Amino acid sequence: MRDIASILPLSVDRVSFTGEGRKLVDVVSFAVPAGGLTVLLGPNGAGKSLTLRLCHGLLKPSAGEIAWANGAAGRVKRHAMVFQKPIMLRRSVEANIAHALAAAGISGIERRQRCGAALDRFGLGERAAQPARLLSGGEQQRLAIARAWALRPELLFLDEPTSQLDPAATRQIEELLSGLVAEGITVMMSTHDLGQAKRLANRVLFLHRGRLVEDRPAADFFAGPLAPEARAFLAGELIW
Ligand SMILES: Nc1ncnc2c1ncn2[C@@H]1O[C@H](COP(=O)(O)OP(=O)(O)OP(=O)(O)O)[C@@H](O)[C@H]1O
Repeated sequence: MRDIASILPLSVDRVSFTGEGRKLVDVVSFAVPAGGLTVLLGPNGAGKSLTLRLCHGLLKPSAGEIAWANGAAGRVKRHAMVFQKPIMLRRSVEANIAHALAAAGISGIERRQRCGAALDRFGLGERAAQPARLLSGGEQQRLAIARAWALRPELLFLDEPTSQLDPAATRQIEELLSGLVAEGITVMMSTHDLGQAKRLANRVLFLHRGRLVEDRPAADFFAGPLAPEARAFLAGELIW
């Protein structure tokens, strides 16, 4: 049976994460409604990756609550995550996608169809049989996104997806992400690349030392951030 109730909005309610005796995420609250692209922005060590990992369920909050609209009642997880450095299995491009689908319990004809659709959609058809680890960095990230897309997520998390890529590969990935949003997939990504945030975001969550200091529509944020830390960051001043 298909799980039809939407998982969105995602609600993050007074979430903290403590590590090595420090509050690395400090009483953070926000909601992610369906649609659009939210950028988590902030300097190194602000807690962007941790926040994404907490939302995706890879880490457990030390305090507070992360809740999905359907109570995460479905059998199939409908959020996926793509990492800064894509994790490629020592298998072919196609087998990397097939493996993710198998791990999500999708088998038989449906798995083959979804694999084929992902290879086509992301321009990887000609590479299907090649070892994934021999792809370029940009192609590996494209495969990582294709693999996540094949799982049909409602919400896709990406942690600094282009920080290891050159400008041409970055542009390709940004186009793909805009395409996913146009398709109706909700995207939440971290970046410390201001240009990228300006190009892609509808909304900005600005983090500083584990605290969410600003949560605003991107146009308003870039026109004039309210928080002094965000103003300093946009002005290119060193903050930590
Ligand atoms: N699992 C963990 N346990 C303890 N400390 C951690 C853990 N993961 C990250 N940290 C620390 O938490 C802080 C925030 O890390 P995080 O990776 O979330 O920052 P970030 O905003 O994504 O920065 P960057 O842009 O450098 O990736 C850092 O000081 C980091 O060393």
